[in-house]
Amino acid sequence: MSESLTGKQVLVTGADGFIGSHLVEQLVSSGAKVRALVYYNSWNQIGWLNDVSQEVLQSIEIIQGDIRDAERIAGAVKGCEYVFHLSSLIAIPYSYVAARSYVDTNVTGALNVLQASRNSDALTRLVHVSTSEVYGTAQRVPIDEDHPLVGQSPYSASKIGADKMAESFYLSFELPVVTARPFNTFGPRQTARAVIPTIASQLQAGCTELKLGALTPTRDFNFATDTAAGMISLALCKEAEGEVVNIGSGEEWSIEETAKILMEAVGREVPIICDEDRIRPEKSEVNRLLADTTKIARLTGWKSQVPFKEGLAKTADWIGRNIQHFNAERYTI
Ligand SMILES: Cc1cn([C@H]2C[C@H](O)[C@@H](COP(=O)(O)OP(=O)(O)O[C@H]3O[C@H](CO)[C@@H](O)[C@H](O)[C@H]3O)O2)c(=O)[nH]c1=O
Repeated sequence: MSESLTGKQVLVTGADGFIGSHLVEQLVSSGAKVRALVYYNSWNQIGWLNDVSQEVLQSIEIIQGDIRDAERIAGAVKGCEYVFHLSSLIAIPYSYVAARSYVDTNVTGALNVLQASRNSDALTRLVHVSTSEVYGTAQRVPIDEDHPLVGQSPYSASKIGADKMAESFYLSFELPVVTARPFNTFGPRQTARAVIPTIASQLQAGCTELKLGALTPTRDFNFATDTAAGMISLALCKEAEGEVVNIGSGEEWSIEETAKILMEAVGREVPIICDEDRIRPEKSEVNRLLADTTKIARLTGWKSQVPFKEGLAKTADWIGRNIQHFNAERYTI
């Protein structure tokens, strides 16, 4: 009989974040008993969990803690059969000015989860969440899991470190860990710092010109509910233990094309002007990302369901209805 999450005790770290909140919703509807680890400093204490339904919110156990706090993490992992580790510092520009905090949160944080999982008798499987950013600019496309890893930013380097730590716990201790490597996830609840909310929030706020950094880089954009479903499919897959597995749409769109589609979705066409503050150092900018998703399809049968244009329209609509979270939140680093 295939595995299921019904009645299973599950921990999600980073549950108050963008992808974490979507994952929590799906885990609750699959019948799992969800423990949500939230960072104590986020919006109204529980971050984007404020946006899930009351029914979901009432059914989960919320605990606060810092991923850098080994003792707290050991307590959170205790008794959990499945652990999803999402908690990370994720902004690339901020990693240029605060590299050490990325090591503390992303490498030490992952180590705390791995160590606690190793010490747990209850664990069936740990999903350690990586990022496509670790590949750097594509040296060949589509990018499969054997593509070289290049740390083009301290953020990327910290995630490579965390992924290697996860690999070592599998090789050294046979910890049942799978590394999920999502490409660029987008959708409701994504922070204003990322490119799609940056574009959509300006358009929805009535801008007369759209300020953007680079226009030519391409990304493999995957809708948040699809990314969350991909992570769950890996959690339920014994054959994925010890593996790194991409989660992406297998489609490639430039930033300029993305802006044009969003203009259509919002019904406003405005000129694009260059925002110098958002241009990254040349060698740090990842110019091309496109996922090879053969492995996840083979292992779990998962594939992306939400077409890009449909996902963009849903995201623009959600940002329009939640514009209060975006106006004040303009990042310049
Ligand atoms: C915010 C912003 C971004 N950009 C460009 C820079 C990049 O070429 C591209 C995408 O930028 P971002 O949305 O920040 O995404 P990216 O650099 O790919 O990194 C994201 O995607 C990664 C997954 O690959 C995650 O691990 C990172 O945490 C996340 O930040 O858009 C602009 O041109 N203007 C902007 O205002």
